[in-house]
Amino acid sequence: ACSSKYVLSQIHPMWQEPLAIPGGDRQSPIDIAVRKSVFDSELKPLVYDYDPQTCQQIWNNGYSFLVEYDDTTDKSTLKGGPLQDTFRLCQFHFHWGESNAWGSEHTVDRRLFPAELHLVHWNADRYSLFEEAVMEDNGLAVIGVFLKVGKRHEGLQKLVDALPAIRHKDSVVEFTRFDPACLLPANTDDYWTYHGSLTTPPLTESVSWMVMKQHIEVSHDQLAVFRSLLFTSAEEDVQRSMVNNFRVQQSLCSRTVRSSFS
Ligand SMILES: NS(=O)(=O)c1ccc(C(=O)NCc2ccc(F)cc2)cc1
Ligand SMILES: [Zn+2]
Repeated sequence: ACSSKYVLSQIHPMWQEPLAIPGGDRQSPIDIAVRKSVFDSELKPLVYDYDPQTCQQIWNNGYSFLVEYDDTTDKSTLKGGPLQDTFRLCQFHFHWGESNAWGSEHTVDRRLFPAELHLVHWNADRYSLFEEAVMEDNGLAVIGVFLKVGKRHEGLQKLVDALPAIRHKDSVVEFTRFDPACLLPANTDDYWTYHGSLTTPPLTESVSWMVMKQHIEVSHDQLAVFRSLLFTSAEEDVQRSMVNNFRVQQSLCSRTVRSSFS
């Protein structure tokens, strides 16, 4: 699937994979085979600086729910790690399963997690809009954080409480003063990084991925509220639960996953 231009289409629970993907040899998500990852001592710690005042709204886009930030200035930024430039936070969202047995997009030695958080940033040093950056090699930087079911996540609760208001596709509510740093694990120095793509259409190969080694914990009940969301809009007569909104793992092809830790 790596050499050919056309990736064999995999029937996917969430959405039909397109038949042809531009390039197709650096797709995401992937399985992170820990023993095959290469320690790179040049990798720096991530430097994130998020301003909760830039938080604007939360909405259901029919794939996931997104918390969107004002990215018209350099107020919420990410740099360091493998990144050469300064990237602006534009949104974060999650992927999850219908059960706690699966739901993440990336896996670690084939291990699935019940959910995965993605913090999406774009390269504001080189581009002026997300829509521009999304088409470029070094355009995007996404932090992936695995979720495990355990103790209740206090910081997440404000977000969970807003979800019933956006049950249906295309619903949006104001959501302010939320600090996304509260969703990061205590240790953000240990991560795996590789070059990949968006995991939903248009699947463009413009993402520097940084997948955190340390997970965060959320409660069973908090995750159950994610599953109460709907893929469908209020008008549709058949309502479908928003679950299993993850893509299947893609071939690593000739890529190497680097680790910031040995
Ligand atoms: N799961 S993930 O973190 O890989 C991911 C992140 C962002 C997007 C996205 O913004 N899509 C809409 C979009 C795409 C291209 C555009 F040009 C405009 C909007 C999709 C997937
Ligand atoms: Zn995502």
